[in-house]
Amino acid sequence: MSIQFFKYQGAGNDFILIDNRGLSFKDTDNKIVHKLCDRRFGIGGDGFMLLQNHPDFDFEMRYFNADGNPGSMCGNGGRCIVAFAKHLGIIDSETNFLAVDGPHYAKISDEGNWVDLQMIDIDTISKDGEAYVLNTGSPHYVAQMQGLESYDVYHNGKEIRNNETYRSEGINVNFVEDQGDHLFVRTFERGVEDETYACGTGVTAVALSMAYRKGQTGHVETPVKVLGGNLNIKFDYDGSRFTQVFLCGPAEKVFEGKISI
Ligand SMILES: N[C@H](CCC[C@H](N)C(=O)O)C(=O)O
Repeated sequence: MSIQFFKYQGAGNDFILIDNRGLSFKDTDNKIVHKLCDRRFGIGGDGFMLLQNHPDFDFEMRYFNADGNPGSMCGNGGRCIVAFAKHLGIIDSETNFLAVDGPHYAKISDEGNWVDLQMIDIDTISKDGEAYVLNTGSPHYVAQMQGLESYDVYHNGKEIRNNETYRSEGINVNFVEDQGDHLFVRTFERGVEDETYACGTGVTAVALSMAYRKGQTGHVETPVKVLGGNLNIKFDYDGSRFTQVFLCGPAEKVFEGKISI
């Protein structure tokens, strides 16, 4: 069987997208997803998404990590699927869609390549030593450091992700360096089991953790630089709860094609 696919990227976090409104793609075989995401034997991608119809929403986002297993929420994937929905003519400038962590509101630029995606509200941040641990739709570990440019994110991230605390469920490991007018973030992603060029729920977790650490309340905007570009996180913080959390950034179609599965 041959399927039509679309390849998108958001700040270098790249995804395979399938219009599955006709339910032609049966996702029971995770090996197929894993192979499609392989950069040598498939199309290549950090994740794989099915856009499906839903009776109460514009569409439903079903996300899989590159290892073929269903993932938790993917922020950059969410922004890319909104751009895809606009490309397909399902939405115009705003949308309400359903993802694994619940409903999401998003707005998209007229050109269709810049998406502001609302993330879930957060009221729980815990600590693991000096690091912050929180769930922004996906679980994240946030460690502050200096010298991130030359840091070994792969080996250190992998070690934390596989330590006794996190081994079974896994966690996404973010390293952050404050560079003055912006934060610089690098992430080791669970499910990809490698460093990616950007992680949307990750930079969101980082921005919230830094505000929590500083007790920075009110409306906060945090520009973040990642390996694949720039993202902006906006939210309101009243000292106990983060609301109106928006992950803002680029989402672009790279190519499309057909592949036999
Ligand atoms: N790249 C994603 C995170 C994918 C989530 C996945 N790695 C997991 O923990 O299941 C993002 O932009 O938020």
